[in-house]
Amino acid sequence: MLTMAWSWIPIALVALVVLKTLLWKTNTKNLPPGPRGLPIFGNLFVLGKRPQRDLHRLAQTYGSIMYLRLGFVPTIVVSSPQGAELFLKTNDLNFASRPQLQVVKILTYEHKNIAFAQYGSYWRTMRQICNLELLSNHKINSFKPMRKEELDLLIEYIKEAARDRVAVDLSAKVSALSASMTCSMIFGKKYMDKNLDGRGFKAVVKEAIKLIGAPNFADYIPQIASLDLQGLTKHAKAVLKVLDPFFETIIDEHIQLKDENRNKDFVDVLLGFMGSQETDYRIEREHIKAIILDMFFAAMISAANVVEWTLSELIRHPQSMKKLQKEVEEKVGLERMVEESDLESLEYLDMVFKETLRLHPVAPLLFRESIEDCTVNGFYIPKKSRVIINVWAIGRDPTAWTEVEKFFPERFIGSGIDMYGNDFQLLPFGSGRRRCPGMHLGLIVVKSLVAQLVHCFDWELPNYMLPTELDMTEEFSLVTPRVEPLLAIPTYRLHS
Ligand code: HEM
Repeated sequence: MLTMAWSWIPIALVALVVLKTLLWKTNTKNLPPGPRGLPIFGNLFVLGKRPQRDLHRLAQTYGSIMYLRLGFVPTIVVSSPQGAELFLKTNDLNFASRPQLQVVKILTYEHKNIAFAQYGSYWRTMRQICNLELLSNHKINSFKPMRKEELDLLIEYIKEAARDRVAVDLSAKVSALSASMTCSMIFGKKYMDKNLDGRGFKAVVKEAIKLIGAPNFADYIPQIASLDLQGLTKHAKAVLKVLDPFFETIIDEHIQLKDENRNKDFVDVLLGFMGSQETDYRIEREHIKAIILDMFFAAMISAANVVEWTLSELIRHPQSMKKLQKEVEEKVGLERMVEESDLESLEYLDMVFKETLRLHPVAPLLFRESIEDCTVNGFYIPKKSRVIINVWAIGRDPTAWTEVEKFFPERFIGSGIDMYGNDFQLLPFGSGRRRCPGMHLGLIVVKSLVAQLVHCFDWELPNYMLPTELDMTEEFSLVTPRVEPLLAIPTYRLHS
């Protein structure tokens, strides 16, 4: 049976080439410049292990608005601040949708989440609910005692490691803290790694994110999607089999406790919408699971990623570390720990984050999809084109930055550049309608964590490794974590 299916592939592919080549000719007018592609596959093979770097290299030849054909999908790659502004601000509405990917479809119960939902009333309503019930200033403040409790636990753990002079796996510890805070915020209580199939949150979420980021032939040549040649669909179904029972348990527990006299958490609020009917959708259990998954993934992965890279850069650059410690010492002293209310006065800390996110954006590539045919900068952009904003390349654009590879937080002194999507040379949270809604929460978490870790401890690398020897290789998936975990030996530096 399987052999028969395979024998049809060459015939089907030849037919497709002929058909698509004919159709293609009508659409090639005035497209942005780009490399010639192979029949059927187009430019799919230009994407290697680190697509942000491959696309950056190609843009040096073809320009900052470049056209690629990935399989049969017209794709526009944007690699400059000016280009990003045209797509994310001037024409934001037309590029406010997301491409629908096979693996995402499985993991998100057919795109019922926010991050990959198509632009429309479902996306708008769900985003509003999350903004109001999880991400508003009022809600963020209400989680403050929980964040402090979690941070105190981490500091106590590291103090013990400092007493014993042992290295701490900062990558693992920061991920665990992030998972713990995220569970408490979203599900109303902590869950342990064993609740997720024994493998734990970090491993499962990392696996899912890697699957989403992997270039999938099925997304570019939909005619062969059902063959699942790379096995990604099968793999995604296996990951969902681990996540789904976890979300089911959480929903069941909330339903059972519904009538009890307790504060409502985010899941309770979502359950309150179950059964509500709109013109084009009705909120069911799967919608709730997809939203929980979205918030859980976004909050857990991004915060851990930012902290990991910030600490890595600070450890690699002892002068910046000393300068930051001095700033915190001047504002807070050595008698107490940093409070969230101190964060606003820490200007150098802000610059350290901007510089880390310029070099290591959590999402190196932003994905959008055009809703209608349109013209941008004189180029014809067909409807349903995939748009990739190469944030990683923009952070290295020599027309926007000097000494692009250098970690130099001082470059932001007096620059007025913000990181909230208003300045297109720095887009760590994206921009426009699909900009990150968790930005303020994310920044509070990462800033207080880093401020605390550098204020309470000095850090040195294990095995007499020099700061310059720290391996900074990044892995590519939807986000870009470090390949090697960050290990460092702490020395406690506060007086109390
Ligand atoms: C420092 C931490 C964070 C960083 C760097 C970050 C970064 C990003 C980026 C780059 C995007 C894509 C924006 C675009 O396409 O223009 C995004 C989207 C999103 N983020 Fe975050 N994020 C962070 C924290 C959070 C948190 C804490 C949450 C929620 C609890 C969250 C929820 C979301 C959601 C739901 C989207 C999809 C928005 C949409 O498509 O409408 N993020 N984030």
